[in-house]
Amino acid sequence: MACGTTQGLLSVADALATYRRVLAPLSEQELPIEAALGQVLAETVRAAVDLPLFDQSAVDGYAVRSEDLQCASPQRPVTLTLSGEIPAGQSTARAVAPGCAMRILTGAPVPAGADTIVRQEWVVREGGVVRVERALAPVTDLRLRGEELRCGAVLADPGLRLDAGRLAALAMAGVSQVKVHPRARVTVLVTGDEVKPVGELLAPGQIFDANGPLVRGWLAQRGQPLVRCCVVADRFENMCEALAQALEESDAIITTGGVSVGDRDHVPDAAERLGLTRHFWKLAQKPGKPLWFGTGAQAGRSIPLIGLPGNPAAVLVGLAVHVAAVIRALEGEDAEPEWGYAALQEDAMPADQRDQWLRMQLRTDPLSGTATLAPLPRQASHMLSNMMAADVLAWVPASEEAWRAGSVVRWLALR
Ligand SMILES: Nc1nc2c(c(=O)[nH]1)N[C@H]1C(S)=C(S)[C@@H](COP(=O)(O)OP(=O)(O)OC[C@H]3O[C@@H](n4cnc5c(N)ncnc54)[C@H](O)[C@@H]3O)O[C@H]1N2
Ligand code: MOO
Repeated sequence: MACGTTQGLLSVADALATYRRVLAPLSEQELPIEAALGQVLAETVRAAVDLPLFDQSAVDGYAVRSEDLQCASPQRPVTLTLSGEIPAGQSTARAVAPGCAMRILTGAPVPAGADTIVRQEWVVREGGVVRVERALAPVTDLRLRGEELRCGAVLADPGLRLDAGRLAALAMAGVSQVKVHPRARVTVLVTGDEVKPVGELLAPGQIFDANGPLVRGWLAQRGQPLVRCCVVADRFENMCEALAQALEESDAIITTGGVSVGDRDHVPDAAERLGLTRHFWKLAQKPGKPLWFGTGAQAGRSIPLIGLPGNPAAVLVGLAVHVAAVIRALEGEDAEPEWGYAALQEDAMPADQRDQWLRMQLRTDPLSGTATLAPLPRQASHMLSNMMAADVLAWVPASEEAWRAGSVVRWLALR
């Protein structure tokens, strides 16, 4: 991982550390578990019950006393008298007496007296009796109370994002409410007088807006609440006005374009005018060098502004690497980026001292399981057409040992 500065530019690793250092999680709230889907736990969660809740049958069969079957064999089957039936969801106060069996279905509580279950495939039933031709150890096909979890056992730690499987695990353990950090509500400000929505007629010099669909789509794919997404004219006053409103309404602000050194690049100056604290501007990465990051104080909260460079590939990197990290910090998620690792198939020499983010194809050899990264053409910052073929965004550090073919580098999934 690159560290420190390259020609006055901050490293990607230091940018990621900055987000963790300066951002605090949004205040927690208590919610019913299903309303907490996609949110991050703000507390340690413990099982509210034993799991399983009671001794229960793992199969459809018969609840019996194993001692009754000690001598059972195909030559000397044991005949037991049927003395009841227990479907799942019901229980019986009656016990299984010696020489008796009770019909039991999967998940039903094991009646007193019985210590094992004989599955129905191993039994011949004739009217009111069952014939068993094999001996069974105690606790065969039986799920014991508390064998998975004891009431009070730690189920999850703070910082865990809840998905469907985790919600189900909470529900099974009797947990109905959890404290979570809310999702961050994001405002997106797209700059660029030259951009027009696709489908409209273009005047000479104009282009179709790619960053609007890119940022809105990326946020929507993650289920991120969007406060608003607006196009802001390339005028200082307009940017100040839009930022002031965004600071009042949002937990995080993303801008695209207008962060470089051009006459109409107003984001850094507008942020300064509104009193935001700048944490860095310009990173040793390509694409996305002039990325601007700062925070504004608003009613006791600290609102991050991530100023992404306007080139669409720089916006892609900004979202996948930087905005994702900012959102993780705001939402209290205790997780690293979801890095994968694979070897470069070809040299990926950088043009300068900046680390590169390259859109690549990930190929896995089905026999060896070895993953390699195959390069794609059209990698420049203003190009996105190779997204049709790209699987991952590979982080290729600028050092020679890292960009040579065969080097193992990190990647983030693009889909
Ligand atoms: N003299 C210098 N010029 C530039 C430098 C530099 O160091 N010195 N850095 C270059 C790098 S690297 C980048 S990245 C860009 C970033 O500039 P901005 O963030 O100010 O972005 P813009 O100038 O507004 O736009 C850049 C580029 O992207 C196109 N664009 C903008 N918005 C959209 C959109 N919504 N959809 C599609 N395309 C968009 C815009 O037309 C420009 O072509 O600065 C370099 N310049
Ligand atoms: O930092 Mo820029 O995105 O290389 O053109």
